[in-house]
Amino acid sequence: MIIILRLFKKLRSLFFKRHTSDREIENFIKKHGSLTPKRFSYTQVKRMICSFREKLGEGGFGAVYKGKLPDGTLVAVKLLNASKGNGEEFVNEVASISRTSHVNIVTLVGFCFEGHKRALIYEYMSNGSLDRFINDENATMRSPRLGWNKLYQIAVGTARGLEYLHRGCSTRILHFDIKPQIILLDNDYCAKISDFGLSKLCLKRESIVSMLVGRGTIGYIAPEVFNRNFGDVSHKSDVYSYGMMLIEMIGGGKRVNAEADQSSEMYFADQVYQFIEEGYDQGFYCHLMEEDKETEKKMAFVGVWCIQTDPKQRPSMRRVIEMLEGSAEALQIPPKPYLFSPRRSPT
Ligand SMILES: Nc1ncnc2c1ncn2[C@@H]1O[C@H](COP(=O)(O)OP(=O)(O)OP(=O)(O)O)[C@@H](O)[C@H]1O
Repeated sequence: MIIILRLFKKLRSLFFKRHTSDREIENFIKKHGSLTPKRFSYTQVKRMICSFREKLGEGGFGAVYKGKLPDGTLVAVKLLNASKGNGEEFVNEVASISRTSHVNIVTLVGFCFEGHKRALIYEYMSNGSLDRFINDENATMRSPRLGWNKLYQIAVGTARGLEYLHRGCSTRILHFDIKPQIILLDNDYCAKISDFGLSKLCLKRESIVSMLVGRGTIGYIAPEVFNRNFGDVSHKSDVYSYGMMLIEMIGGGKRVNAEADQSSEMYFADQVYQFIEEGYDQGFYCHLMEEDKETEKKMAFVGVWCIQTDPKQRPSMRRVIEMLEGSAEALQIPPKPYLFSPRRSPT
């Protein structure tokens, strides 16, 4: 009897929690009225994705399907899994992206919120996400799979998108989950930052780590976020993740053994620092043309500056862009960072 009573209480509390959160979302949509993107019904969403015909991928919060709007525009539809999250990520995503308009930020075309049916509808990125192109065995000794020019453009584009989020748009937005999986590439390989579920509009900083750990792929968590030094958490935590991503972008194609798989970005960061100490005459790739060598060197130096343990030593995203666009000769040698990685072992 006691057990049944407890079960009843639990079910009742779950029921009310769910409804409160639904009401909160409805209130949010009403409050932000003109700012929120177009709202679609679930029937419209199903029609859009031709009843789940083409799956593009799967993240921690649900599957993504290719779809088409009635006017023929291609879209990617993320169907949020009802059992994951409590609506906070959904609200963050809609609230953050609707405040942005930038060539390096993915456009949220619309959303669906109908009881427990929730979906986010984005512009379609035909080249998928950056992670497909790094950690790639097809990279040659001379070049990563995408080639140096595209890789550099993606690095600069992502930096511009982040700088815009930090300084340029109406509300300062901290993303908190920069990693290759969320950098989407359009037809011309122009980088677009996506996935704003953990962004700063989620005001409860304490929940960031548990939300990160609960996701499908854990990104590069800055030490101050992981250690819950919330006094230090700022836009510099995005800079840390960006730096780790840069390092993995240049080193990713050169995975040399199974051991490196354990924590590849740490392995690459160590290697990069060794190259820097040796004067960077030789990096991950052999026989590079002078121009490509300069690109690799710049990305390496900037990457290591960004992953400095002390957030104050990391550059702002504006400075990152300046460093990437300037000459490699002008770059100062960064101090050796204490290498930290909860990525593969998020306990
Ligand atoms: N706008 C889009 N256009 C094309 N493909 C997309 C788009 N959005 C997502 N995808 C594809 O769907 C996959 C899953 O995306 P999703 O954002 O759900 O997960 P994730 O970022 O990999 O993981 P998580 O959300 O758990 O951090 C991506 O890796 C990408 O291949």
